[in-house]
Amino acid sequence: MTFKESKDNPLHRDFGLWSNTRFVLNRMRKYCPIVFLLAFTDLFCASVQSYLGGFLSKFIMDTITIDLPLAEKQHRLIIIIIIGALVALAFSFARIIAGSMVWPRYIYIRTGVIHERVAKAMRMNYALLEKPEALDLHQRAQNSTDGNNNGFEGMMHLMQDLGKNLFTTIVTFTAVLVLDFRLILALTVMGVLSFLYYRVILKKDKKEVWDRLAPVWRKSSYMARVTQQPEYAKDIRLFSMVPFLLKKQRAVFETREERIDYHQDLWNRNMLFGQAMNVICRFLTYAVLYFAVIREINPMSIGSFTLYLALANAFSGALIYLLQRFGDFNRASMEVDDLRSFLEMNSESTEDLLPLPETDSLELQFHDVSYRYPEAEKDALSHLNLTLHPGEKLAVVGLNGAGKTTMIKLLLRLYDPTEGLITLNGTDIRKYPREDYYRLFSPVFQNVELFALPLAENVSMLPMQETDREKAATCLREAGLADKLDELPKGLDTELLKIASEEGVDLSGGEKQKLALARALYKGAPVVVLDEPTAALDALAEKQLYERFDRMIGKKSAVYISHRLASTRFCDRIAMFMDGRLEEYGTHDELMAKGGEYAHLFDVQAQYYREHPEGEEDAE
Ligand SMILES: Nc1ncnc2c1ncn2[C@@H]1O[C@H](COP(=O)(O)OP(=O)(O)OP(=O)(O)O)[C@@H](O)[C@H]1O
Repeated sequence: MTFKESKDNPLHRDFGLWSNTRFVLNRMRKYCPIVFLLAFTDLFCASVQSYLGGFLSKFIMDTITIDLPLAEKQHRLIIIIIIGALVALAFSFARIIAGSMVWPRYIYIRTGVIHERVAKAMRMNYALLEKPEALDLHQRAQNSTDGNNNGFEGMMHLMQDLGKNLFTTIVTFTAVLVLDFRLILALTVMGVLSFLYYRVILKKDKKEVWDRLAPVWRKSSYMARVTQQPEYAKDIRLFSMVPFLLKKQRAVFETREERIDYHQDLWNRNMLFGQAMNVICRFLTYAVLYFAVIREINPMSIGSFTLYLALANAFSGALIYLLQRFGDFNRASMEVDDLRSFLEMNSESTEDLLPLPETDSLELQFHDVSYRYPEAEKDALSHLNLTLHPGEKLAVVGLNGAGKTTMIKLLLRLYDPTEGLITLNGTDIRKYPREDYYRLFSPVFQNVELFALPLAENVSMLPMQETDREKAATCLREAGLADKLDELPKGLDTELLKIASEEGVDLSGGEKQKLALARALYKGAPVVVLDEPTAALDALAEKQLYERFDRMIGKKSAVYISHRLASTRFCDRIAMFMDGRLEEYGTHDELMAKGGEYAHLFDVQAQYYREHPEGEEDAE
């Protein structure tokens, strides 16, 4: 399949109408195949209904004008009306049943696609989360799956609508053709003109309104988060940020309003054009019928006149509607392009990937690795050569912004190097499936996020049925949360946060970090990565934790980032980073003997702790 790149977002791809139609049909078959039968029933009944009235009027008119005794006429009329009413009722009934069943099923199908989108969002390459184009694409994909009448679900409704109108158009076309082919030609030209204008408006609307609104939606959902989430609430109050944030929000809304006004303006123009075309079509129809009857070119009964009038109107209406719905279908397809671009964004090939080595003896090596953040002017990490030997404890130290976290993210494969490569037992880590590679690590990050789930699930990160409760409790105790666990009445079943449950419990900063350590212990992966796991712990808790953790991880490899150099002394090797470069590397004693930056930093901190024996702050 070939893809054209859209000019405004390099990650956007055009898949084309036919490919998107197949995509939607495929999902319909996958998630709810019965929908085809229901949609066809609805389509067939609706289309028959649309010209049933015309035939009924013809029979009634013919009966009224026919030369028959009054009683016979009345008798015939009653029969026609009863049969007509019964047929209309039967079709309406079938349509209501099928229609009411088809709607919710379209929503179920869309829900299936939303699951796909959410799964993609959670699996997408981490580095993309920092790219505005990727976030915009995600927003557009979200828009494409969030409404009943647009994007993915819109295409399903429109397929049904198109089928219905195609049927009506063909039937009425044949009938009007018998009357006068020039009328068909004129009505078709009018219909096509309306459609072409409609298409121009649709394209403008998509590009200049909805695509431009994607970043605005993103900003407004960010503003909603900032103004509603408790973690921002303290700063907002204590820094008196309300007027400032309201102003920001106003600015976001203003852009939205301005685009919505433009959208309205476009559709007003289209409506005017459509109305003008409609008037012309009606005029032409009456003119043709008038000449046919008056000039006796095509002598006909009043009944046939009524029928032709109804059919000609039904034809021009159905044709214009058909073409416009086709335009809508095109537009919905463009929105499905957004969805599919997101679903297929940066999909990694799973071909030629290798299974992970079946050993716990893992050697990870950086070979001349550099990393530069997108749009940054210099490397955050530059030409790094470093080895983490099996079972080794490596401390990574350095001042703020030295590149420590960047190095960890590269090691964890959250980012891929801009230059150089990282190997696992000699093989490029990109040769392993990403999700398998992630299983090698038990990470603890600086910022710990709690999930609105029971405590046990917050430790195992698995559903309760798959959680080893005893192991979860042991890990919590080992991580220093024994007292907390004992004081919670529901113990491991305690819901965290107040989002899912009113009884939900929040944890202090230090407790969160301990919980993160419990998670790492539970996962028990062969490499432990601690990115400043103790920043929120008091000095005593930190000392105990390191001792315990060191004992518990046993022969596993570990990388510790810490600003408190005393706590990294127990590591086998220390890597000191400065300004994105590995400046010093060796054991604690070697680096102290060298008398370089590390020794200097260590002395400064040691002096601080001597002067502030109770101190719990870093010397930096
Ligand atoms: N997502 C990002 N986008 C752009 N630049 C970034 C990003 N994250 C970090 N940087 C920059 O990269 C450099 C290294 O940052 P990094 O977070 O690796 O430092 P660090 O040593 O872990 O710092 P700290 O001790 O403060 O946590 C810094 O100059 C930082 O500003």
